[in-house]
Amino acid sequence: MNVNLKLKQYINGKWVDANSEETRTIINPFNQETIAIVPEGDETDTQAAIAAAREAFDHGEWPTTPATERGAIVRRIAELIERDKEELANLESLDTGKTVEESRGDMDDIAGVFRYYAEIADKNGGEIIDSPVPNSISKVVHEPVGVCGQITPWNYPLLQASWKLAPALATGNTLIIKPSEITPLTHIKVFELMEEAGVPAGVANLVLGAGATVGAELSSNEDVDLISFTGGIVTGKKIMQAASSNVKKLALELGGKNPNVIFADADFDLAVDQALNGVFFHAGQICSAGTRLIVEESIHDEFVNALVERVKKFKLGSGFEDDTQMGPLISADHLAKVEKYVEAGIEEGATLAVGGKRPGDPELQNGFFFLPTIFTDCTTDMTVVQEEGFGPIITVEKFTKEEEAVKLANDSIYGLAGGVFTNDIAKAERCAAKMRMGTVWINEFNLYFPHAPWGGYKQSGIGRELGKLGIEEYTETKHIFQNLKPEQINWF
Ligand SMILES: NC(=O)c1ccc[n+]([C@@H]2O[C@H](COP(=O)([O-])OP(=O)(O)OC[C@H]3O[C@@H](n4cnc5c(N)ncnc54)[C@H](O)[C@@H]3O)[C@@H](O)[C@H]2O)c1
Ligand SMILES: C[N+](C)(C)CC=O
Repeated sequence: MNVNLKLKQYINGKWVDANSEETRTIINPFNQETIAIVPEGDETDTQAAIAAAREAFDHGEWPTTPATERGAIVRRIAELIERDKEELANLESLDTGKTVEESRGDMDDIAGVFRYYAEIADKNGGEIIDSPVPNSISKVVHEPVGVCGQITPWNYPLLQASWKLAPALATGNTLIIKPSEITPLTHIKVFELMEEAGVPAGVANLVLGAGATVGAELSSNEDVDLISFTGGIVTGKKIMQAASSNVKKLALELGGKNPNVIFADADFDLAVDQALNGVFFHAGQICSAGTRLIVEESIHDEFVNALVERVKKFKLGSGFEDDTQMGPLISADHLAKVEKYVEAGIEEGATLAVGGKRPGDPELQNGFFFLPTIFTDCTTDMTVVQEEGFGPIITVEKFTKEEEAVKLANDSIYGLAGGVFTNDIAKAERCAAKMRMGTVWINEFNLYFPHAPWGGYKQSGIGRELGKLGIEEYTETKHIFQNLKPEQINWF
């Protein structure tokens, strides 16, 4: 497939190479072939983009453009994404290795996010509140935060970007976004579409490059008012420190090691199916993957056997083949990390029920493939139970009592998402109430949509994306009090 893109950065309304003229080669994780060569920006490109966004915010018209007009541009972006859905989906699959079917689903979700924020852009006008002072008006208004730095990961490149771009634009902010250096293609394409939709020069800027240069500059630069980051916990902590330079507003969407509790009274086939879906999409490279199965002892063996039988039949391959169910991991480095993680599980005494290595299939040897893997006999003290593996790996623990299941589910530094499968609705609600996570699914796993807030408890993050809360991240709240009958106080 030809990549027919500008392959440049977008700064102050212009498509530009890196100041250093350095480039980076982007490869296809399925076969390691070169798919694109893009500019490798650095701190100087980032500073130019920040200056453009600062000028557009401080002296441009975007922040005071009527919200209905901003909403219309955001809606137009959604329409253009729908028009170019197939091209976008192909680019995403080429860059990440995920199946085109998954990427098409992502593009539908992304258009939906732009539409959602287009619709609520003009419904955040503020309110008049009761004042304790006679003859006064007390009003609360919402204003854009300012210049926003946005940093995204490689696993859902454009989807995670849409959760940041759409609310930031709808509320009148200006921005600089930095995709993961290994998956920039759909970010470039969406900037072509944003230009076509009429986003003014300087309002939205795209800088390509590494975390240690572009990302670090965005996080520490004092002309940036807000930093919104999606990625790993280690990077999140660095960004939090860097953002203290000027006490930036901070939104962090970090990792998860997400429990999925299966009670014996659950619909067995549904729970098996959803447990697999909850983990193995995009080869398990999902922040909210339900990689930590917690299964009631009385059905444990039957449940594990059913999972193993299904897993053995998975078809691994190119995301562009219709019958492929699981593509490769993102990179050689990530594959090596996943292998080490599995080695740690074996060393710590978990039992390998299936997988645990690279596939032998000769056709997959040029890609970063890893077999779907299930560990049983797992305990909470194991690395594979506590740490995020970000690969196609399930760990299984057993429980006998409801309280024990909840205790296990909460035994984690993370708190992103979790699930409960049972036909006893009262029990499901009791568990959901006690589970310390930003999302709890009942008889469902890994479902997200624009109206529902997304984010983590504990070390899974700070703040929320999506829903009405997603727009609040991008607004400052101001109280304006007017005394209609002012009087002297005569105290001094
Ligand atoms: N909570 C969520 O909604 C969510 C969604 C998707 C992914 N994630 C998490 O993302 C992680 C996987 O993504 P990843 O490997 O790309 O994460 P990562 O933390 O390695 O990188 C994420 C982004 O941060 C940049 N970065 C790296 N070092 C930086 C620094 N010092 N300063 C500023 N930016 C820097 C990277 O270049 C990239 O753009 C997983 O932990 C996953 O759980 C979370
Ligand atoms: C938030 N989500 C599930 C779309 C992607 C997580 O990696």
